[in-house]
Amino acid sequence: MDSHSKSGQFWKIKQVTDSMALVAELCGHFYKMGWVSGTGGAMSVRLHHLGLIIMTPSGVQKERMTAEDMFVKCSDGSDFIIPPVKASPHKPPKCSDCNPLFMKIYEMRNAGAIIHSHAMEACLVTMIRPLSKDFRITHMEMIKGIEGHGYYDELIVPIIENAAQEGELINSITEVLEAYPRTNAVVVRNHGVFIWGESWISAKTQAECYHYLFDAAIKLHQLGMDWSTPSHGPIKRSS
Ligand SMILES: CSC[C@@H](O)[C@@H](O)C(=O)COP(=O)(O)O
Ligand SMILES: [Zn+2]
Repeated sequence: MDSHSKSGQFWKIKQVTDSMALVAELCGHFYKMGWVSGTGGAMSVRLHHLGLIIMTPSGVQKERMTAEDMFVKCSDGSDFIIPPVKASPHKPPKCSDCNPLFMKIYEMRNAGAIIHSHAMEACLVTMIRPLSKDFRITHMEMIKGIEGHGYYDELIVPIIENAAQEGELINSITEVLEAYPRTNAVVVRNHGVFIWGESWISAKTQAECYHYLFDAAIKLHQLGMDWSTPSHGPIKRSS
């Protein structure tokens, strides 16, 4: 290998290891936001140009991960890097249970990063209206932070029902990705939310906006105001 190819290889390896470290760092931040507590939640970043996908491990303290805890997969889902087994009392590393869901989102959307959050506000907003098939909100400045949306637009986010195991959500996620072609988030009732963007920056920015909007909706509801109408006027109670 000539020195030019060697330096190319070096920079590719550095991009992968830097991204593994970035996911660990971001999860530490998300923990402080209440998005990944109790080992819940997960994250993935896709390096399109290298054909590689980074995913967090399963069932670990998401705020304490380091770069070497990350799984790296090829675009077809096969393993590229499996983290080393750590000494007892750690269990052998296992890739996130979100793996099939992340792969489905990558397959159906041109995403560069996906965040799965277990934030309380993402749960509660689905419980206030237990029969609703989607979350709708309009006339809130933070809607402008969601790609392709303006202040006056109605933001519509599909809600799917939860299941005992993360992998069992695959059919319902696939259905709503088809039924809601504009969405870049799916809320899972009583569970959390999946949010993606073309880059980790876009996914993080939008995740902040979605969490803000869920929180605002809950607070508007507590104030007796209807979050889904333009005026956010009093909630109309059906008799
Ligand atoms: C509190 S456990 C939550 C898990 O079952 C799951 O919902 C989750 O989000 C994280 O799964 P993981 O396999 O750790 O990535
Ligand atoms: Zn989850």
